[in-house]
Amino acid sequence: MRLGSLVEGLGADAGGNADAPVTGFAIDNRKVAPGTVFGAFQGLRVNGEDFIADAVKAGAVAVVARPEAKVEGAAHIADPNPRRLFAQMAARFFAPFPDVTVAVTGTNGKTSTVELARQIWRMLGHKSASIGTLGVTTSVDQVSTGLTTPDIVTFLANMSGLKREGITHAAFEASSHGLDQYRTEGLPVMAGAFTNLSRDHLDYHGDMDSYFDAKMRLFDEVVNADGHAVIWADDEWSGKAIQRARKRGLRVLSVGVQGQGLRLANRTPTQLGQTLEIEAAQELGGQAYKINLPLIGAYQAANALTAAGLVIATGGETAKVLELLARVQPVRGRLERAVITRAGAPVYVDYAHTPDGLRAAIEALRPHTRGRLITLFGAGGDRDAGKRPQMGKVAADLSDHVIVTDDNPRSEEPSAIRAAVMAGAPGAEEIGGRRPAIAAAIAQAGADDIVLLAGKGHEQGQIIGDRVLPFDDVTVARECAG
Ligand SMILES: CC(=O)N[C@H]1[C@@H](OP(=O)(O)OP(=O)(O)OC[C@H]2O[C@@H](n3ccc(=O)[nH]c3=O)[C@H](O)[C@@H]2O)O[C@H](CO)[C@@H](O)[C@@H]1O[C@H](C)C(=O)N[C@@H](C)C(=O)N[C@H](CCC(=O)O)C(=O)O
Ligand SMILES: Nc1ncnc2c1ncn2[C@@H]1O[C@H](COP(=O)(O)OP(=O)(O)OP(=O)(O)O)[C@@H](O)[C@H]1O
Ligand SMILES: N[C@H](CCC[C@H](N)C(=O)O)C(=O)O
Ligand SMILES: [Mg+2]
Repeated sequence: MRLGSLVEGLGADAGGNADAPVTGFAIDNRKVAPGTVFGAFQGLRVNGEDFIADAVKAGAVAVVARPEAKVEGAAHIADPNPRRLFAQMAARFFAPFPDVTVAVTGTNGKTSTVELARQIWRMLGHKSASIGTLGVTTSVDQVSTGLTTPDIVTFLANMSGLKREGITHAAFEASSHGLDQYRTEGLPVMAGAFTNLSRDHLDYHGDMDSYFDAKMRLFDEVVNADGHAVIWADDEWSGKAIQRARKRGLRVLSVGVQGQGLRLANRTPTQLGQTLEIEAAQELGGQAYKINLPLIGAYQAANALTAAGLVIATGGETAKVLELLARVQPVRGRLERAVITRAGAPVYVDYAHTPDGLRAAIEALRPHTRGRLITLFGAGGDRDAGKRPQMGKVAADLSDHVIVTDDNPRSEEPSAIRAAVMAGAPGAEEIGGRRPAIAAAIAQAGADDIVLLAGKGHEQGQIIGDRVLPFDDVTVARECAG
């Protein structure tokens, strides 16, 4: 492709280089090869503009950067918002993409929702994929990318690769960082979903309103103008999310107890799942359904309904889609039953790593607990510190016993993180080191008790300093119980 055709109509200018052939895109100068378009962005750690000269030396044909950046020896494609322009150009380069793509944002539930949407599409006979915290998942493969929302080049390259593999339907997670940094843009997005908003990542966003605004870029700019917004209706922020979607002119499908598209009329926990009574709006057929969802917990019902909403919004037939909810498979690391201890206590692994996530996970298990609910968790280092005591408080208020331990301390002192969590959970037991903590939790659980290991879910490592030590809650729980 030629540079000129990649910028045409985007309000940018290729200078005299319109005919130059483009061979690839990169946002890291170390990945530049001859013919690459380099995106030079101001980051939090370093300024990408400092690497422009190196990128040109490595063969960059053009540099997308702010007008004030200094570019010599390659075309300077200037824009005050270079990340956005870069995404639009890269999307032209990497097109085509799967025919149907949808995105999910929200503090909790993104991974679960994209994964459930992928499963429903598959059961409908589509070749489907999801991209997010679990990596790139298809029915035959799962490849990790390291971040929830990969960088824009990886993202578009993955989407394009999925299309080449014959994938027609893809759902991806749009994290607030990803939206703020334009990491998932440029391609057509038929529908966007909002799951909920609660405290997380305030180290990055500053306050809840800015955090919400970052997420709302999904409806303001990323979803196609004639697309749908699927909104979980029972969150404190749902009303505002609906307003934002309407303001853009998106078609809103709300789901939940207060949902107007799919109304959750009743929800009854059963031993292995829950029964959902769902009433579809007139425009979705107006029928009532009774579905046995094989997943426990109100939060999983919320994510399943949101996923169903996305599939329906993009053409799925309501009755068929809702009936398929009875056949979904558990999502890795989300209320996953790892083992039953010798004493007879089930041990669950869950990815709850925010105050609201912990509440959701504990509340999911409470109806299944005859004895005590023992909650073990920690808080991640180099992440929002304000959530630590709040997580402590939620766990202490809702559990019968709490063990505070470590969860990816990263560059921080583990004992200082634990102390911050303990400040919200007086009476909790503190055990440094996740393995001894898990062993202690399992040792003290009686026949009627339940153990919840929260925070790491599917993760395969404990990040200490800049080392990743192999660690898997499910495996460790089995070893400690064996
Ligand atoms: C805070 C944050 O989101 N940082 C991400 C972001 O960094 P940044 O734009 O601030 O970049 P920077 O490191 O300052 O560098 C600036 C620019 O210079 C470039 N560079 C840098 C060095 C060099 O030698 N050459 C070079 O060209 C970089 O590629 C970048 O474009 O862009 C980088 C490149 O894509 C990411 O690696 C980095 O993720 C860091 C590692 C990270 O930890 N991110 C986490 C917080 C994150 O994004 N998490 C969310 C999950 C949220 C959730 O769902 O809960 C996620 O979506 O995964
Ligand atoms: N709808 C929900 N409401 C409240 N809590 C939820 C909801 N969905 C998931 N959770 C909690 O959040 C945890 C993470 O879920 P999931 O991985 O689906 O979210 P995510 O938004 O992808 O998270 P991340 O920000 O890490 O990518 C779950 O293990 C559960 O404890
Ligand atoms: N996407 C989240 C995951 C947190 C998982 C938890 N185990 C931690 O390390 O804090 C984040 O990057 O903040
Ligand atoms: Mg996720």
